Amino acid sequence: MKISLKAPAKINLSLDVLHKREDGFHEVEMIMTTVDLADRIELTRLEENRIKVDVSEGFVPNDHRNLAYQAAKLLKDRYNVSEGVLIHIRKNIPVSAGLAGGSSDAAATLRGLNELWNLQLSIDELASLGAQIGSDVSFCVYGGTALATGRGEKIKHISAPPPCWVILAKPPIGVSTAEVYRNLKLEHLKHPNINQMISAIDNADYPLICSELGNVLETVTFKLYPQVQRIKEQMIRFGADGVLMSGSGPTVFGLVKHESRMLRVYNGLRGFCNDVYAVRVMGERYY
Ligand SMILES: C[C@@](CO)(OP(=O)(O)O)[C@H](O)COP(=O)(O)OP(=O)(O)OC[C@H]1O[C@@H](n2ccc(N)nc2=O)[C@H](O)[C@@H]1O
Ligand SMILES: Nc1ncnc2c1ncn2[C@@H]1O[C@H](COP(=O)(O)OP(=O)(O)O)[C@@H](O)[C@H]1O
Repeated sequence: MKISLKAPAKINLSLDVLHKREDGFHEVEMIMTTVDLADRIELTRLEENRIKVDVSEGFVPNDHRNLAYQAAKLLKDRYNVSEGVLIHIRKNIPVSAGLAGGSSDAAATLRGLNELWNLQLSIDELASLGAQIGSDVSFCVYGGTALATGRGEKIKHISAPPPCWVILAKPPIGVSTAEVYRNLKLEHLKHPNINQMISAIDNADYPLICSELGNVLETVTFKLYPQVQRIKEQMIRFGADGVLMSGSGPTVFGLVKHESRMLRVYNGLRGFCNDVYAVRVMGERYY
């Protein structure tokens, strides 16, 4: 038996950091939504009692460091599963990009193994197990559009944003999320208005969504990697309706309503950046 799943990327329409916690994590408030750029996960039963990972990208680890491996190990140990699995990951989402590719692979693995191993766990139970793997995994278990709080694992579903294009542009650098949080100066942040963003989404007010985009981590990543800020400036210059860095970066996304404008932004960006994608917002929950 083989199970195939889609593991979509996310973008952060708002990302605010409130304070640093005793446990070293930061208390956040984020609005996250899924887009239709996705890795493919294939889960196949193995006779041998082990977890084997096979990844299409050579530089992504295929051992215990892989987040999909960690998802399988967590379920296997907790529910005493005595059979093995081969996890094949076809990467389409750029790595270390602020798009939660690894977290989404882990989330899809949790969903898929729940079926393959007939564990009968609810989606909420899977999301809560996901939080043990990483802060973004819970959101990725559900997908859709949500307000994420705590260290990112407390999920409240909200409505999907109105349909639009999302141009993603990733400069050729990988960003360490831990390094970005470590370098964040909490004193002089310009906090995004999360409630305003939620009501803009609820009212399908596209211009307000575009004007309310905000991410406090931009201050850190732009300083560490000035080329990320330049990509943001280019995207604005080519006419995207709203532009923001996703997560800890370095991917910058631009929202665009009309196809002709989308093509202008997409083609313009390709002159500066190899990794450019034009995708759609996919903010409805799939589970
Ligand atoms: C910034 C965000 C925004 O969605 O995404 P990415 O840029 O990674 O996609 C997330 O907060 C990232 O989530 P995730 O990538 O799952 O982070 P984790 O593996 O849990 O943590 C990596 C490291 O980031 C720091 N960290 C993470 C989350 C948080 N709320 N506070 C933190 O300080 C910690 O140093 C932690 O060791
Ligand atoms: N399945 C996976 N896909 C991508 N990266 C993974 C995976 N498992 C572990 N990693 C590691 O996780 C780190 C961050 O990956 P990723 O999720 O792509 O970035 P981000 O958290 O910025 O969205 C990388 O260092 C990568 O080596």
